Amino acid sequence: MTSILIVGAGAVGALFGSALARQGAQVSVVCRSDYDIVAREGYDITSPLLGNHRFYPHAVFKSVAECKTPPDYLILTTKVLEGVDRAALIRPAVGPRTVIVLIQNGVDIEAEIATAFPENEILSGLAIVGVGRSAPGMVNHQTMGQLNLGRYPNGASPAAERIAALLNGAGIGCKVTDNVVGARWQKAVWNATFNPISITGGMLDTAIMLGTPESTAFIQRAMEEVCAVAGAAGYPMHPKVIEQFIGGTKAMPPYHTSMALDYKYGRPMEIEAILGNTVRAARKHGVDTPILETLYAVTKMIEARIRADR
Ligand SMILES: NC(=O)C1=CN([C@@H]2O[C@H](COP(=O)(O)OP(=O)(O)OC[C@H]3O[C@@H](n4cnc5c(N)ncnc54)[C@H](OP(=O)(O)O)[C@@H]3O)[C@@H](O)[C@H]2O)C=CC1
Ligand SMILES: CC(C)(CO)C(=O)C(=O)O
Repeated sequence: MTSILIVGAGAVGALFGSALARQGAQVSVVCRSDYDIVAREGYDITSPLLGNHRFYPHAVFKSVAECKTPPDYLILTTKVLEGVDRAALIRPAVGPRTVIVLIQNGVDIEAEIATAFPENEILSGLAIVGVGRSAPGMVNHQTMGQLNLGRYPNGASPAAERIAALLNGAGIGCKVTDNVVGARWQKAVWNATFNPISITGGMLDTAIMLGTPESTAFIQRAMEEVCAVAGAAGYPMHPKVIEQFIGGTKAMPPYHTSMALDYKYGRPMEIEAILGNTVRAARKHGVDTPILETLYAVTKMIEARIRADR
């Protein structure tokens, strides 16, 4: 039986973990603030894809060190935050054959893990899903529900195919790519624009952000900058990617980005992983990104104000 340890089993981790468990994988979780309730009662999940159900992990750990047998797959689904050493967090449970799977937003977030675990296969995953925690142990899946997965830095991966088969079997569409870094840049075209913009005016949903021709043109120009950076980094974007993202987002019901939800609840935000890394890549490759630089400066000010208010 495939053993899976999910580290940071919040919204994304519990949802995907539950899907994997349904397909027969032995799924254990490491929780922090939700530990007591999850250990006692499992997760209460509402989902249009998986149905409303309880997910009882095989084991619930308070820390990674409590997991004494290295799993086949270690899936990391914490937020990617400044000052958090993700390699140190997962190290106690990584065995020589453990495949490390990152299901996290941002660009250039894999190198640190690949350097720390040179012998382990690293899979990088991009969740396209709208899911949140409505209370401790309660996971509310609202919309979408897909995963793009691939071997980092590139190439084919039977280990990715096995995870994809399990998720597809459970109804979560999972595509395996041999160019996951390119896929990450493509997702950044959406995340590095909508996510920071969604917190600049309080909390803005997608309908408001695309509500006027001016705001739509602004988002388009910001997306063009991300595409220019991706191209300079060696990952040219499809010419229609912006049109497709804007059209697809307009067609969706109004949506709050994961950063907007973190903002709302006063939680740390993934500004560095999503936007800071994009801006740093632009600087490295000599790409002028005035809109992204402005968004970066403004979101850092917002973050500083939230910290000061805490
Ligand atoms: N939610 C969504 O719809 C989407 C999310 N993503 C990405 O997926 C990733 C996960 O997001 P999401 O599931 O929403 O985040 P959540 O905040 O719901 O879950 C993260 C979990 O990690 C836990 N955690 C953090 N640090 C530690 C630690 N040191 N030890 C143990 N547990 C820890 C948190 O615990 P605690 O509660 O104590 O902080 C929390 O349970 C992010 O990169 C996000 O951007 C991508 C697409 C959509
Ligand atoms: C693209 C989207 C909306 C869902 O996957 C997301 O990544 C986010 O909210 O941060």
